[in-house]
Amino acid sequence: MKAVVLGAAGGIGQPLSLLLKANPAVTELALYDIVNSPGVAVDLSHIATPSKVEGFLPPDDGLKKALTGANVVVIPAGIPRKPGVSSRDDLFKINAGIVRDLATGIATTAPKAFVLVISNPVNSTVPIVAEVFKKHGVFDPKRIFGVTTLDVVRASTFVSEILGDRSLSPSVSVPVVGGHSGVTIVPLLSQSSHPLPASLDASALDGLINRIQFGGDEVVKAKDGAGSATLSMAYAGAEFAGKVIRAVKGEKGIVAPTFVNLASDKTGGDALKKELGKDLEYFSAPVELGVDGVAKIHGLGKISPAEKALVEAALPELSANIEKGIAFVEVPKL
Ligand SMILES: NC(=O)C1=CN([C@@H]2O[C@H](COP(=O)(O)OP(=O)(O)OC[C@H]3O[C@@H](n4cnc5c(N)ncnc54)[C@H](O)[C@@H]3O)[C@@H](O)[C@H]2O)C=CC1
Ligand SMILES: O=C([O-])CC(=O)C(=O)O
Repeated sequence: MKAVVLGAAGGIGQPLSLLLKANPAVTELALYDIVNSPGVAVDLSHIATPSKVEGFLPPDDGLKKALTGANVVVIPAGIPRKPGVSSRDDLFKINAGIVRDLATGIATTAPKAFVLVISNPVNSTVPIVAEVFKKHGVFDPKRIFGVTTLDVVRASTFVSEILGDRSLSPSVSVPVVGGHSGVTIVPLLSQSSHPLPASLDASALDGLINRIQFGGDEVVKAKDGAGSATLSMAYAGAEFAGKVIRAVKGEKGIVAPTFVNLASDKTGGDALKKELGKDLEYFSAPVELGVDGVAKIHGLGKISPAEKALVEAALPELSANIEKGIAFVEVPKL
């Protein structure tokens, strides 16, 4: 099981690489970045876990060498938000090109790898990866994932706080659907494994939803110029990568929300589009993972009228973000 981290020397990349090094299912770990990755790799290589670790830089075909034989590729490369950069969409200008170029490397060197995209704006960078794969004739909608796990992790934490017991947080499970930015993040709190207190009034419920949707802003503000969430993202990314790895190795019944392509009727994409009442190409929904990646995209299940309204409110921004990503790669028509 070879895992590759692209952007491995960054704020997310380093702790994520550490957590992947600590995962005994990973036998080989390749770290690629435009700076510092060999140092991070040598540092991690002293940890007494099974995987061999190597670091690569752009010269001498570093990207190709990192990706050769990859099973799982995680991408946290790109610039993060800071105060003044108000939305994740503002990162598009720089990150779209970075993700396109890295996706080209994957499509040509490791087209069968499972690709986990962390770089923002996720609602656009996932379509960019898919379009690059289409251009190279290697697109498989089951193998490309937008990592929205941090929203799920935040929902578990914030719900446990409302319940007054942080020790519950690892077992609190709340599906978060839609996309990964502001109003496109839709927590389905009515499906929480641990019901919210009946005494929670409407404004407290709105506050909880808002905190999950804008949790990223809380971190950007607190870091005060030093970037956005890195450690919680590394935790979330390693958790999702760990689930993909377990599923690929044959474990059944693993379900996790993730932002995926809805093109495949066989995996439930069409049914979800019908439920949404919109011909969206991507959506984050609870997905059952299997040996080939996406095994089944679940529907939204029973949701409250208020949640239905949140899903409706997410669709215009989500759709615009997706189109922007697709248009970035599309060959201009003559
Ligand atoms: N999906 C999610 O839930 C989350 C996504 N993010 C996103 O993750 C991305 C990374 O964030 P941080 O690690 O905090 O940023 P960072 O600036 O600390 O690290 C980014 C790394 O990417 C590297 N890089 C830049 N261009 C590259 C290229 N062409 N090839 C390989 N590596 C390259 C940089 O050298 C740097 O080491 C940002 O876009 C951020 O918005 C952040 C938090 C949560
Ligand atoms: O808020 C940001 O820019 C980083 C991010 O995606 C998150 O923390 O959810």
